[in-house]
Amino acid sequence: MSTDTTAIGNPNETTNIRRVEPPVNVYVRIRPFIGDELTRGENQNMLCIRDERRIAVKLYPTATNNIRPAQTSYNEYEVTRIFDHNCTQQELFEQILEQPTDEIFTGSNWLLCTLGLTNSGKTHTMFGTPKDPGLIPQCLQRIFLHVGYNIDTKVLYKPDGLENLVQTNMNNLQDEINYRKYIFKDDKDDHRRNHLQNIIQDQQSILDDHSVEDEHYSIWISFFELYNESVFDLLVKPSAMKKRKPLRLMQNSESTVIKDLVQIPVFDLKEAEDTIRFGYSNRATSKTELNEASSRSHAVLCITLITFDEFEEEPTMSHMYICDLAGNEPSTGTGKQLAETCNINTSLMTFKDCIRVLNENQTAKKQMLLPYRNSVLTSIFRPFFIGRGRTIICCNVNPCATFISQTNDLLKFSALAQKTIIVPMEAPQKKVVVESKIKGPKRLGQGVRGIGLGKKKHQMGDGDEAEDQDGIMVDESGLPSDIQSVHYWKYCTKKAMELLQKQASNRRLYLIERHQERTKAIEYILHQREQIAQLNNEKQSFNQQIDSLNKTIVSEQENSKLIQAKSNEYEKKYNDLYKKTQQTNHDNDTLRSRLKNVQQKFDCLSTEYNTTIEQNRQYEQNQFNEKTSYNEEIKRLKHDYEQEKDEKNQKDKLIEQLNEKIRFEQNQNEKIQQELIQLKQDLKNIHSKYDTLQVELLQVREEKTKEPIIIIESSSHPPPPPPTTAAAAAATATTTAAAAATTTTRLLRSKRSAHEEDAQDNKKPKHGTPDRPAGNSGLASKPSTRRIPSKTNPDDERKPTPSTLVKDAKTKSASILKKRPLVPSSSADSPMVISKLGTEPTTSPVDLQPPSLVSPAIQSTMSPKPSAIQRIQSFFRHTPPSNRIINQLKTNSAGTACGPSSPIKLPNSPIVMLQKSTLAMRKQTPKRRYKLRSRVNSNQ
Ligand SMILES: Nc1ncnc2c1ncn2[C@@H]1O[C@H](COP(=O)(O)OP(=O)(O)OP(=O)(O)O)[C@@H](O)[C@H]1O
Repeated sequence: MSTDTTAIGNPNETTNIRRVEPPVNVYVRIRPFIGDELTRGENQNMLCIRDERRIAVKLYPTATNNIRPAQTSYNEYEVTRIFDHNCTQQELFEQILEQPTDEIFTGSNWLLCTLGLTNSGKTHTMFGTPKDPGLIPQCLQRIFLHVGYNIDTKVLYKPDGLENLVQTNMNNLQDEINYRKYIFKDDKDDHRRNHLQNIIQDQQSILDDHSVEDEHYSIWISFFELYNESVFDLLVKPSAMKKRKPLRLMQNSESTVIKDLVQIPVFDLKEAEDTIRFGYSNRATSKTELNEASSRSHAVLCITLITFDEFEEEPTMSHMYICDLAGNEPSTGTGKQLAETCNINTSLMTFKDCIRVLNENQTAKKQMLLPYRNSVLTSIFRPFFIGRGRTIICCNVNPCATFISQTNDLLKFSALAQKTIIVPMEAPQKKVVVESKIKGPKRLGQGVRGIGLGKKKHQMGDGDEAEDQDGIMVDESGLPSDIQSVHYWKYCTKKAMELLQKQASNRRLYLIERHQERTKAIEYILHQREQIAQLNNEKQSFNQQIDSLNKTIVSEQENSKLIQAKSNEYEKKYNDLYKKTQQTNHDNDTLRSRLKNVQQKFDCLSTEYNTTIEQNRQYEQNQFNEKTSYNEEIKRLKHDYEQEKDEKNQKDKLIEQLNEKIRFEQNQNEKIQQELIQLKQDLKNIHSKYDTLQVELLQVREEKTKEPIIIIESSSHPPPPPPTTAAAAAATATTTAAAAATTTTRLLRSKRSAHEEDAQDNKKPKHGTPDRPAGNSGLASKPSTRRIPSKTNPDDERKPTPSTLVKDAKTKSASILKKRPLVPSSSADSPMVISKLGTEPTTSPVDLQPPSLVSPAIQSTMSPKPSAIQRIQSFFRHTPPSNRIINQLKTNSAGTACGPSSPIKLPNSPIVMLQKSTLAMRKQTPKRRYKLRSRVNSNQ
């Protein structure tokens, strides 16, 4: 750094020379969230690390604080270095304490203290855990690393306060021997407990032979706490802890001495750690709201390093104060805890005030006195405030949002302290107090041993003081002229001393350089040691690997033999397989040729398949076209169907109309029927008249011809054919008499022919007989075998029978009906055949005049209603002889056959289609005729 200087006030209380020196080192360490802090929502990102030197604190507006802006703001602070929650203890030591630890070997004093709220990690930072040691263990480790084997095993000096050293002897080390006994009482082999004692005993035997050839170090540890503004030693006996008394502070102008503070020498790291552990167990801690083991005191560890070597006229002494301050906390407790809290806060506030005053003295050029007397803590630290040592402040930060206000205050103080420069002061001359009057070892502190005059000078001094008092003769340069005089030699000695001091100063510089080189060498050696350790580890791992590889090789050799055996087997198998392969190759060739053929076939089939596919496609296309055409056809048919449906509906309507007309015609027919009934009545009258006339005619014949008349034979003759016309019917009626005249001759002929027919009938096969049931042979139903009387027997046409007579009468009535105009003349031109009563016109064809109201168009397409036609037809049907005639015949003449015995159909009964076979059944067989003749004769 620069060496510019400025004068400032009193050097005792304030720095009187302001140099541009490095300021106080202020570090900020943020601990991670622990416990249930995250679940409590304490992580609200209130702290923002800008870079490794700057940190910002987020501040929310509060109702009570009008100074703060209404919106969220950040307060930014700058410190020496910021460590976030990821920082390890090792990194922290390297950044904070490694260099100061090295510098105590050059005579520097250092103070490291932690500041922060309670539960912010101060104790953790200082002591750490066995697995993760804090700054104190690492610092000790570093010190003992430097010391190495150059530990002062003779314990020649012991510290007396911050500045003074005391030569050791058997008497003034007794306390330390006792301390070590109870501190290391757990040591099993008593080595530590008796170590210091043995050293002292050894010293007695080698006092005269002692010589110092190199640097030697002795390390002393003291550990005390400031509890309720009192200093308590932490290295006292546990039994004395309850009634321990506070230690007194003794101050002079340069330093503060704690009276009767226990200081024990330690010879290795283990002893140092055990000593600190012992003291830590005596520390006052208790459970608070915020910390399970909260420090209720400020714990101060003082590590004193005494260095001496053959060139040093006096041994040097340096200190490392490491202070774990109690946490700043709100004054919420009661009683003892409240008192503790108040004292803690007071001492911390005084500490901060001292820093502030220092800062203000620098910045505002004031000369305020430091308020270090306000607390014991600052009284002890006073040497560091006046530049007798360097100060490091480690601010531990609790990241919880709850304490953001206190954290902000702490960081504000940290930033202020970081700007404060404490100018180092020249260390005062160290005093080495020789307490022992007994013959002791040759001490470096007695100096000038190398010159060999010290003793002599000391011995001589006492006697020559008188001569100094007497006058001294000196020359112009001040050199005593009498070389034999004591003054001359004193003068020479003084000059030699000055010369030696200069040489010692140069030597010191040389030693500092050498020390630095040695430090580097030690680091190099440590590095080499690490590398050697690594190499050893690697070597061990390699050896293990070699062993495992050897085992592997052995096993591989065994495997190799097995593999060789298997190889032979495989070779045989290979040969077999080779043969099989040859065979397989041959088979493969065959298969290839087959495959080729198959491939060709496959190609053909593929071609066919493609052709088929194409045909299918065409077929599908045709199908599609046909389907389309069918659909069109269906559409067309549907259309036609609709049309026909319409036409049918129209026709249904026409049928309705025709039905209407038919009903009209039926009415007409009913009228005609009534007329017909009337006509029948007339016909009945005619019949009665006819019957009467016939009876009369028979009587007349009887009278005229005296020979008996065989009327029975007339029944054997079929009736004459029906007159086709009305005129013929009339002629038949009028010629009845003439026909009767010829009856006799016809009867004779008929009789003969009847005999002949009987003979023929007997000869004919049975199937030709109509009287026999059809079940004989089934041939009776054949029309060709039936005998039609009108054609087969011409005699029947000439001989009138009652049935023929009735037919004739019907014929007459039909002719009358025909003659009667039933309908208007306009409809007479369109005759219509309604039905036929047989397959042959000779039976009884009936022609019916069509209804007069039927239009020609309808007649051509439609047929009349069958029921109506049947009713009409029934009027013109063959009517069997009435019962009246038969009764008349029965009553009048016996054995007169009057017509067939077929069922009588009434006019209103349904039309019965008389078949030709029915007529044939009514034909008069010779037997029937014989029976009829017999009946007539019997009647007669
Ligand atoms: N860097 C860290 N990493 C992990 N845990 C930590 C760290 N710092 C602190 N802690 C934990 O936080 C808790 C409080 O730490 P510590 O007791 O050191 O706080 P303190 O500031 O010393 O409190 P007080 O002032 O009340 O003594 C301990 O449980 C400790 O293990």
